[in-house]
Amino acid sequence: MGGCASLDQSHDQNDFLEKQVAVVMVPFPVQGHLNQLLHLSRLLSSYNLPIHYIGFEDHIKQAKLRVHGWDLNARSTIYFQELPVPPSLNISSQISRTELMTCLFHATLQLREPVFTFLKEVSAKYRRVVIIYDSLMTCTVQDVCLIPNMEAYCFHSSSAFNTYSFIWDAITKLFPAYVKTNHPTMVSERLLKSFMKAFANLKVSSLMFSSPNIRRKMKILKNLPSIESSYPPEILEVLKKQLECGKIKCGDIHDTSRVIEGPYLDLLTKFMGNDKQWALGPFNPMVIMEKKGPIIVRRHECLEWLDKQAPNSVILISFGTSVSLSHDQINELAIGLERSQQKFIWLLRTADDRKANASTEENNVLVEAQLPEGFEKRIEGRGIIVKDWAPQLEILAHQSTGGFMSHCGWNSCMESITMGVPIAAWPMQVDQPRNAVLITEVLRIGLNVRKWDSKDNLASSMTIENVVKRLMTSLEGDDMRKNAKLLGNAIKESMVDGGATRKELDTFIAHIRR
Ligand SMILES: O=c1ccn([C@@H]2O[C@H](COP(=O)(O)OP(=O)(O)O[C@H]3O[C@H](CO)[C@@H](O)[C@H](O)[C@H]3O)[C@@H](O)[C@H]2O)c(=O)[nH]1
Repeated sequence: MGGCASLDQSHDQNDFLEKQVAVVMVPFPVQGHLNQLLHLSRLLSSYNLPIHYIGFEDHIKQAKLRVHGWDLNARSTIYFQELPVPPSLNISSQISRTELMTCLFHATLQLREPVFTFLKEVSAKYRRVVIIYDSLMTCTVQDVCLIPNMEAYCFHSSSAFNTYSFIWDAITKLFPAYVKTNHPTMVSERLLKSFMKAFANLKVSSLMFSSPNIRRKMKILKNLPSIESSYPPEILEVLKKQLECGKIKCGDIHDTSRVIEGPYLDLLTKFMGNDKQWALGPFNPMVIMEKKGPIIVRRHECLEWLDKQAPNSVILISFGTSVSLSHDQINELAIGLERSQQKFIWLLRTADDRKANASTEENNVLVEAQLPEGFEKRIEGRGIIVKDWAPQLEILAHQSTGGFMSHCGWNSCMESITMGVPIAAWPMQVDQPRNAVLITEVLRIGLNVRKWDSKDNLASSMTIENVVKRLMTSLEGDDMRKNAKLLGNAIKESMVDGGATRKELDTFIAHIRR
């Protein structure tokens, strides 16, 4: 195991620590999940709590290297515990996203013993240890119940809207037999009916839905992209295994805010039969801090370029770390962007693979040959293609950025909402289609690139051109920008002293320190 500075303490320090509460973060080792728990570590460390962030050695390096928006070096209470990478993760052959997720799931199961050993070691040093584990790591941490001074909270990395509708499907369609046996209270007819009614009467975000239109909301519920069309069966199998790993948690933590998802959090509270549903998000910083320390970090060149553009004139295009577009799709996207005549920054990369990306050189860049001939020359001055790791949050926070074409990974959604940028939603898989519904239909801060039904077809250059123009140059786009800014400001207000989320965070801290 890698070293953990905080665990070698003198006697005096031990006395002090015994009075203390520590937090252990157990992320699932893919960027979209590592990122969120590292950001949450930042939030909790501001309360002076010792935070132990554990994971595979390479993935920890990746998470540290890629974090931006705040200075990790300035956080002296975050400690990293590196666990050895199992040989099964060292194969560099190309594998699909589904294969990657199942492979990682099996690798994390091998962590069960080392994680338990580490947890026992930490628990001996503190009065109470709070473990915050990714819902995909439930099987890995299932032994926490054996440690008396340990309290477990399950972290959900997606929107409450997606989590709620996923659980709904699990009960009604996916694993009804399992749920009936293990959670009989969840499936009573009366309860299900009351959920339907509660959903119909939701007043979704006082900002966006001031006059609730019940029929429209029922239509949204009825037309939600099905779980079967979004999640590959292998991933559903993994999710089911996590459900089967027993009841170890005493509450749930969500990277979302009541400002945008209050009603769904209320429904989850009823569903889970547990009122400890903490909405502590957005975890990402509201204000970008520059990195300090011995090395002066150069500002990314795309930010220098943004400085020279007019407010709200640039659209960012990024599909996170789990999506690789086909050669043909890249071609259509390039032509569509060129024809739209809009300014853009395109983060062009392939999905992360099995190996963690522990240096900037390993950023899975695409070869230039995949872009149409002469494309980069023709768009000079109007568009930028970024092939290294870009500061997405900072780009979204920049006043020149007025739109975001995104696959609707939850990090990207939260970053965009926080920074008040509307989204051209182009979901690809898993939770993204339902996140996209939340963005476009519920919050109304975005539009769809295309219908979910046609997800397997190529999105044509004409479709892309039209969507970009609609978002960036139409009155409809301006309205969405206005809505997005309102929502972004409401979230920012909720995070400052006296704000709703700040109070929830304070209450959570008081609860774990009790
Ligand atoms: O050059 C880049 C590329 C990406 N990012 C960041 O990488 C993260 C990407 O996360 P996300 O938008 O959530 O996409 P994925 O990487 O695809 O996330 C996975 O994990 C999410 C959380 O569970 C899910 O919502 C997604 O569906 C799933 O694909 C974001 O913080 C981006 O800001 C950068 O900073 N620079």
